[in-house]
Amino acid sequence: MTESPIRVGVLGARGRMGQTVVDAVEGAPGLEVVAALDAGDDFAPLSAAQVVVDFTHPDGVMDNLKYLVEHDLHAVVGTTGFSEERLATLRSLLAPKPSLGVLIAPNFALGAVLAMRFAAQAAKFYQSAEIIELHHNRKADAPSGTASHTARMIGAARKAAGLEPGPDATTSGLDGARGALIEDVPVHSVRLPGLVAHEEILFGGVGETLTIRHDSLDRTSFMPGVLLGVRSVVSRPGLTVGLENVLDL
Ligand SMILES: NC(=O)C1=CN([C@@H]2O[C@H](COP(=O)(O)OP(=O)(O)OC[C@H]3O[C@@H](n4cnc5c(N)ncnc54)[C@H](OP(=O)(O)O)[C@@H]3O)[C@@H](O)[C@H]2O)C=CC1
Ligand SMILES: O=C(O)C1=N[C@H](C(=O)O)C[C@H](O)C1
Repeated sequence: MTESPIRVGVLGARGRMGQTVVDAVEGAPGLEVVAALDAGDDFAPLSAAQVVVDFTHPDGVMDNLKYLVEHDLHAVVGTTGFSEERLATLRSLLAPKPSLGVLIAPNFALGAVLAMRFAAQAAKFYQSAEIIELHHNRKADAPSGTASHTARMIGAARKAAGLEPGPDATTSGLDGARGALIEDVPVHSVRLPGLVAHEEILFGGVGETLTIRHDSLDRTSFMPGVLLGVRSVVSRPGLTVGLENVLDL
Protein backbone atom coordinates (compact mmCIF):
# COMPACT_ATOMS: atom_id res chain seq x y z
CA MET A 1 0.00 0.00 0.00
CA THR A 2 1.40 3.45 -0.92
CA GLU A 3 1.49 6.08 1.84
CA SER A 4 -0.47 9.26 1.20
CA PRO A 5 1.73 12.30 0.48
CA ILE A 6 2.49 14.90 3.16
CA ARG A 7 0.23 17.90 2.42
CA VAL A 8 2.26 21.11 2.40
CA GLY A 9 1.22 24.76 2.59
CA VAL A 10 3.63 27.55 1.67
CA LEU A 11 3.52 31.08 3.11
CA GLY A 12 5.43 33.72 1.17
CA ALA A 13 4.74 31.70 -1.98
CA ARG A 14 5.22 34.64 -4.36
CA GLY A 15 8.58 35.60 -2.82
CA ARG A 16 12.08 34.54 -3.89
CA MET A 17 12.28 31.62 -1.46
CA GLY A 18 8.57 30.76 -1.46
CA GLN A 19 8.49 30.25 -5.24
CA THR A 20 11.55 27.99 -5.04
CA VAL A 21 9.92 26.02 -2.19
CA VAL A 22 6.69 25.52 -4.19
CA ASP A 23 8.71 24.15 -7.13
CA ALA A 24 10.81 21.91 -4.87
CA VAL A 25 7.82 20.47 -2.99
CA GLU A 26 5.93 19.87 -6.25
CA GLY A 27 8.92 17.93 -7.57
CA ALA A 28 9.53 15.93 -4.40
CA PRO A 29 8.26 12.36 -4.04
CA GLY A 30 5.82 11.90 -1.17
CA LEU A 31 4.99 15.62 -0.84
CA GLU A 32 2.28 17.77 -2.39
CA VAL A 33 1.50 21.50 -2.33
CA VAL A 34 -2.07 22.11 -1.15
CA ALA A 35 -1.87 25.87 -0.52
CA ALA A 36 0.50 28.53 -1.83
CA LEU A 37 -0.28 31.84 -0.11
CA ASP A 38 1.29 35.23 0.29
CA ALA A 39 0.76 38.57 2.05
CA GLY A 40 -2.90 39.60 2.16
CA ASP A 41 -4.25 36.15 1.21
CA ASP A 42 -6.94 34.40 3.25
CA PHE A 43 -5.22 31.60 5.24
CA ALA A 44 -8.32 29.33 5.14
CA PRO A 45 -6.80 27.05 2.41
CA LEU A 46 -4.12 26.07 4.96
CA SER A 47 -6.73 23.83 6.58
CA ALA A 48 -5.88 21.27 3.86
CA ALA A 49 -2.22 21.16 4.97
CA GLN A 50 -0.31 19.12 7.54
CA VAL A 51 2.92 21.11 7.35
CA VAL A 52 3.32 24.79 6.48
CA VAL A 53 6.60 26.26 5.25
CA ASP A 54 7.10 29.96 6.09
CA PHE A 55 9.52 32.19 4.16
CA THR A 56 7.90 35.57 4.71
CA HIS A 57 9.18 38.54 6.74
CA PRO A 58 10.46 39.02 10.29
CA ASP A 59 7.58 41.47 10.95
CA GLY A 60 4.85 38.94 10.13
CA VAL A 61 6.26 35.57 11.04
CA MET A 62 5.15 35.53 14.71
CA ASP A 63 1.50 36.17 13.76
CA ASN A 64 1.76 33.45 11.14
CA LEU A 65 3.15 30.99 13.67
CA LYS A 66 0.44 31.83 16.18
CA TYR A 67 -2.13 31.02 13.48
CA LEU A 68 -0.39 27.76 12.53
CA VAL A 69 -0.07 26.51 16.11
CA GLU A 70 -3.67 27.44 16.91
CA HIS A 71 -4.78 25.49 13.83
CA ASP A 72 -2.64 22.40 14.67
CA LEU A 73 -0.33 22.81 11.69
CA HIS A 74 3.32 21.73 11.88
CA ALA A 75 5.68 24.48 10.71
CA VAL A 76 9.03 24.68 8.95
CA VAL A 77 10.31 28.23 9.21
CA GLY A 78 13.13 29.85 7.27
CA THR A 79 12.11 33.43 8.00
CA THR A 80 14.69 35.24 10.08
CA GLY A 81 14.39 37.56 13.09
CA PHE A 82 14.04 35.11 15.99
CA SER A 83 15.21 36.59 19.30
CA GLU A 84 15.31 34.56 22.53
CA GLU A 85 12.12 36.39 23.51
CA ARG A 86 10.33 35.24 20.34
CA LEU A 87 11.49 31.66 20.89
CA ALA A 88 10.17 31.77 24.47
CA THR A 89 6.78 33.02 23.20
CA LEU A 90 6.71 30.19 20.72
CA ARG A 91 7.51 27.59 23.38
CA SER A 92 4.57 28.90 25.42
CA LEU A 93 2.28 28.68 22.40
CA LEU A 94 3.40 25.10 21.80
CA ALA A 95 3.11 23.97 25.42
CA PRO A 96 -0.58 22.93 25.19
CA LYS A 97 0.05 21.14 21.85
CA PRO A 98 2.46 18.31 22.74
CA SER A 99 2.30 16.55 19.37
CA LEU A 100 2.93 19.63 17.23
CA GLY A 101 6.36 20.35 15.72
CA VAL A 102 7.95 23.65 14.70
CA LEU A 103 11.37 23.70 13.05
CA ILE A 104 13.11 27.05 12.70
CA ALA A 105 16.37 27.13 10.79
CA PRO A 106 18.31 30.33 10.14
CA ASN A 107 19.85 28.57 7.16
CA PHE A 108 18.68 25.42 5.34
CA ALA A 109 21.81 25.00 3.18
CA LEU A 110 23.92 22.01 4.21
CA GLY A 111 27.21 23.90 3.79
CA ALA A 112 26.02 26.80 5.91
CA VAL A 113 25.03 24.41 8.71
CA LEU A 114 28.42 22.69 8.47
CA ALA A 115 30.22 26.06 8.44
CA MET A 116 28.43 27.06 11.66
CA ARG A 117 29.33 23.74 13.28
CA PHE A 118 32.99 24.01 12.20
CA ALA A 119 33.08 27.60 13.49
CA ALA A 120 31.75 26.51 16.89
CA GLN A 121 34.44 23.81 17.02
CA ALA A 122 37.22 26.26 16.09
CA ALA A 123 36.08 29.07 18.40
CA LYS A 124 37.83 28.02 21.60
CA PHE A 125 41.23 27.81 19.90
CA TYR A 126 41.44 31.47 18.73
CA GLN A 127 41.78 34.80 20.52
CA SER A 128 39.46 36.60 18.08
CA ALA A 129 36.54 35.84 15.78
CA GLU A 130 34.71 38.10 13.35
CA ILE A 131 31.96 37.41 10.78
CA ILE A 132 31.34 38.94 7.38
CA GLU A 133 27.97 38.10 5.82
CA LEU A 134 27.26 39.09 2.23
CA HIS A 135 23.79 39.11 0.65
CA HIS A 136 21.70 40.41 -2.25
CA ASN A 137 20.51 44.01 -1.78
CA ARG A 138 16.79 43.06 -1.50
CA LYS A 139 17.34 41.56 1.95
CA ALA A 140 15.25 43.20 4.71
CA ASP A 141 17.30 42.33 7.80
CA ALA A 142 20.87 42.89 8.90
CA PRO A 143 22.82 41.14 10.17
CA SER A 144 21.57 37.92 8.58
CA GLY A 145 19.90 35.27 10.73
CA THR A 146 22.74 32.92 9.85
CA ALA A 147 25.41 35.37 11.01
CA SER A 148 23.53 36.03 14.26
CA HIS A 149 23.17 32.29 14.90
CA THR A 150 26.85 31.72 14.07
CA ALA A 151 27.92 34.52 16.41
CA ARG A 152 25.82 33.06 19.22
CA MET A 153 27.35 29.60 18.67
CA ILE A 154 30.86 31.07 18.68
CA GLY A 155 30.02 33.18 21.73
CA ALA A 156 28.79 30.13 23.64
CA ALA A 157 31.95 28.18 22.78
CA ARG A 158 34.18 31.13 23.78
CA LYS A 159 32.31 31.55 27.05
CA ALA A 160 32.59 27.84 27.87
CA ALA A 161 36.34 28.09 27.24
CA GLY A 162 36.61 31.16 29.50
CA LEU A 163 37.84 33.44 26.70
CA GLU A 164 37.77 37.23 27.07
CA PRO A 165 36.57 39.43 24.15
CA GLY A 166 39.17 39.48 21.35
CA PRO A 167 41.85 42.16 21.77
CA ASP A 168 41.08 45.37 19.83
CA ALA A 169 43.12 48.57 20.09
CA THR A 170 40.54 50.75 18.30
CA THR A 171 40.11 53.99 20.24
CA SER A 172 38.55 56.14 17.53
CA GLY A 173 36.49 55.33 14.45
CA LEU A 174 33.26 55.90 12.59
CA ASP A 175 30.08 54.37 14.01
CA GLY A 176 29.58 50.91 12.55
CA ALA A 177 33.13 50.56 11.25
CA ARG A 178 33.80 47.66 13.62
CA GLY A 179 30.47 45.99 12.87
CA ALA A 180 27.60 45.02 15.18
CA LEU A 181 28.56 43.08 18.31
CA ILE A 182 26.72 39.82 18.94
CA GLU A 183 28.08 37.96 21.97
CA ASP A 184 31.23 40.10 21.61
CA VAL A 185 31.70 38.82 18.03
CA PRO A 186 31.79 41.69 15.48
CA VAL A 187 29.45 41.01 12.54
CA HIS A 188 29.79 42.97 9.28
CA SER A 189 26.99 43.03 6.66
CA VAL A 190 27.52 43.59 2.93
CA ARG A 191 24.59 44.10 0.51
CA LEU A 192 25.23 43.91 -3.25
CA PRO A 193 23.12 43.08 -6.31
CA GLY A 194 24.39 39.86 -7.84
CA LEU A 195 25.01 38.12 -4.51
CA VAL A 196 22.74 35.40 -3.09
CA ALA A 197 23.87 34.41 0.45
CA HIS A 198 27.46 34.15 1.67
CA GLU A 199 29.22 34.01 5.01
CA GLU A 200 32.85 34.22 6.08
CA ILE A 201 33.88 33.38 9.62
CA LEU A 202 37.37 34.62 10.44
CA PHE A 203 39.49 33.53 13.38
CA GLY A 204 42.77 35.09 14.46
CA GLY A 205 45.37 33.70 16.83
CA VAL A 206 49.12 33.64 17.33
CA GLY A 207 50.70 34.06 13.89
CA GLU A 208 47.78 32.53 12.00
CA THR A 209 44.23 33.01 10.82
CA LEU A 210 41.53 30.55 9.84
CA THR A 211 38.72 31.47 7.42
CA ILE A 212 35.60 29.35 6.99
CA ARG A 213 33.48 30.44 4.02
CA HIS A 214 30.17 29.25 2.64
CA ASP A 215 28.46 30.42 -0.56
CA SER A 216 24.88 29.81 -1.60
CA LEU A 217 25.05 30.49 -5.34
CA ASP A 218 21.38 29.71 -5.97
CA ARG A 219 18.25 29.39 -3.81
CA THR A 220 18.00 25.71 -4.74
CA SER A 221 20.85 25.26 -2.23
CA PHE A 222 18.29 25.62 0.57
CA MET A 223 15.83 23.05 -0.81
CA PRO A 224 17.28 19.72 0.41
CA GLY A 225 17.20 21.15 3.94
CA VAL A 226 13.66 22.47 3.56
CA LEU A 227 12.41 19.11 2.23
CA LEU A 228 14.19 17.27 5.03
CA GLY A 229 12.54 19.67 7.48
CA VAL A 230 9.07 19.03 6.02
CA ARG A 231 9.55 15.26 6.21
CA SER A 232 10.95 15.28 9.74
CA VAL A 233 8.83 17.93 11.49
CA VAL A 234 5.71 15.74 11.54
CA SER A 235 7.44 13.33 13.92
CA ARG A 236 9.45 15.92 15.86
CA PRO A 237 7.19 17.52 18.46
CA GLY A 238 8.10 20.80 20.15
CA LEU A 239 10.39 23.58 19.01
CA THR A 240 13.61 22.72 17.16
CA VAL A 241 16.01 25.55 16.33
CA GLY A 242 18.68 24.81 13.74
CA LEU A 243 18.88 22.20 11.00
CA GLU A 244 21.96 20.76 12.73
CA ASN A 245 19.54 19.10 15.15
CA VAL A 246 17.81 17.24 12.32
CA LEU A 247 20.90 16.31 10.32
CA ASP A 248 22.98 13.41 11.60
CA LEU A 249 25.98 15.66 12.42
N1 LIG B 1 16.49 29.91 6.48
C1 LIG B 1 16.96 29.99 5.23
O1 LIG B 1 17.66 29.07 4.74
C2 LIG B 1 16.65 31.18 4.41
C3 LIG B 1 15.92 32.20 4.97
N2 LIG B 1 15.57 33.27 4.22
C4 LIG B 1 14.69 34.22 4.88
O2 LIG B 1 13.37 34.04 4.38
C5 LIG B 1 12.66 35.28 4.42
C6 LIG B 1 12.10 35.58 3.04
O3 LIG B 1 13.15 35.80 2.13
P1 LIG B 1 12.86 36.07 0.58
O4 LIG B 1 12.08 34.95 -0.01
O5 LIG B 1 14.17 36.43 -0.02
O6 LIG B 1 11.93 37.37 0.68
P2 LIG B 1 10.85 37.91 -0.37
O7 LIG B 1 10.59 39.31 0.02
O8 LIG B 1 11.29 37.62 -1.76
O9 LIG B 1 9.56 37.00 -0.09
C7 LIG B 1 8.76 37.11 1.05
C8 LIG B 1 7.31 36.98 0.59
O10 LIG B 1 6.49 36.86 1.73
C9 LIG B 1 5.41 37.77 1.62
N3 LIG B 1 4.97 38.11 2.96
C10 LIG B 1 5.37 39.14 3.75
N4 LIG B 1 4.73 39.07 4.93
C11 LIG B 1 3.89 38.01 4.87
C12 LIG B 1 2.97 37.45 5.77
N5 LIG B 1 2.80 37.96 7.00
N6 LIG B 1 2.28 36.34 5.41
C13 LIG B 1 2.46 35.81 4.17
N7 LIG B 1 3.31 36.30 3.25
C14 LIG B 1 4.03 37.40 3.61
C15 LIG B 1 5.99 38.93 0.83
O11 LIG B 1 4.95 39.70 0.25
P3 LIG B 1 5.21 41.29 0.01
O12 LIG B 1 6.40 41.39 -0.87
O13 LIG B 1 3.92 41.75 -0.61
O14 LIG B 1 5.45 41.87 1.38
C16 LIG B 1 6.82 38.19 -0.20
O15 LIG B 1 6.07 37.77 -1.31
C17 LIG B 1 13.66 36.31 4.96
O16 LIG B 1 13.49 36.44 6.36
C18 LIG B 1 15.02 35.67 4.66
O17 LIG B 1 16.03 36.13 5.49
C19 LIG B 1 15.94 33.41 2.93
C20 LIG B 1 16.70 32.44 2.33
C21 LIG B 1 17.12 31.24 3.02
O1 LIG C 1 17.57 36.73 3.00
C1 LIG C 1 18.26 35.81 2.52
O2 LIG C 1 18.49 35.71 1.32
C2 LIG C 1 18.82 34.81 3.44
N1 LIG C 1 18.43 34.83 4.67
C3 LIG C 1 18.87 33.95 5.69
C4 LIG C 1 19.67 34.70 6.72
O3 LIG C 1 19.33 35.84 7.06
O4 LIG C 1 20.64 34.14 7.24
C5 LIG C 1 19.55 32.72 5.16
C6 LIG C 1 20.44 32.98 3.98
O5 LIG C 1 21.56 33.66 4.42
C7 LIG C 1 19.70 33.75 2.90
